[in-house]
Amino acid sequence: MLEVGNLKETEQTIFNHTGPFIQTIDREIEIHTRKEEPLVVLLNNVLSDEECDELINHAKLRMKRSKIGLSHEENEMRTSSGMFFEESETELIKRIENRIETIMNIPIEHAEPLQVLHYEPGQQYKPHFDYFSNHRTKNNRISTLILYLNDVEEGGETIFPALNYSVAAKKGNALYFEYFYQDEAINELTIHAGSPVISGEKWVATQWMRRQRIR
Ligand SMILES: O=C(O)CCC(=O)C(=O)O
Ligand SMILES: [Fe+2]
Repeated sequence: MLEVGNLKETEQTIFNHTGPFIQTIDREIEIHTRKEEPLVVLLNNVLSDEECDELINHAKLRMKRSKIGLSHEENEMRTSSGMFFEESETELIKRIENRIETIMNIPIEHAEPLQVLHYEPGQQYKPHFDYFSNHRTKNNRISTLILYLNDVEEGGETIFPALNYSVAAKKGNALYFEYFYQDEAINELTIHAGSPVISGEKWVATQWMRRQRIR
């Protein structure tokens, strides 16, 4: 909220969808719930079951222990394993990139490589911000889309402790949030975590967008 005189104005968002659906070239995506400032949107029907399975199967062959942030060191912050797809690597990745562009309302040239994470029981991603807090970072991240690739038996919710909000991982759903607000206090409310998987396993694909193009 920006205060202009006595008026409280809502800040401009990147996400530009208003109705209950987002029509992409090949799929109608449903907006399940949305919270404002910071904008956090839960989307249904982003990926088909077959697309989720194909992403998992491609990723499985190339998993490594996850690395965090700029330091690229293994760390207890994130205990899952992960991999990155190459830009437009396959027909499936191109199709998903296309959908992501529409959902996130940002050209794909701003997109980092799509990352896949795999969590086994006990594994988690502790509370963090997706943007780099180092102020020298010029081309920072501005928004995130987490695609859930399977149903988790128990645990593994994405939680926002400052918003008292929790989202269960459900196959084909996705969670969008952005942190490009002028008011830094709003950005800080996007602190989130992947809570520990209790039983079953968890697969997600994460898309981070940058302020400027990186491709
Ligand atoms: O696994 C999750 O639910 C969260 C993943 C996440 O925060 C990230 O990839 O940045
Ligand atoms: Fe994150």
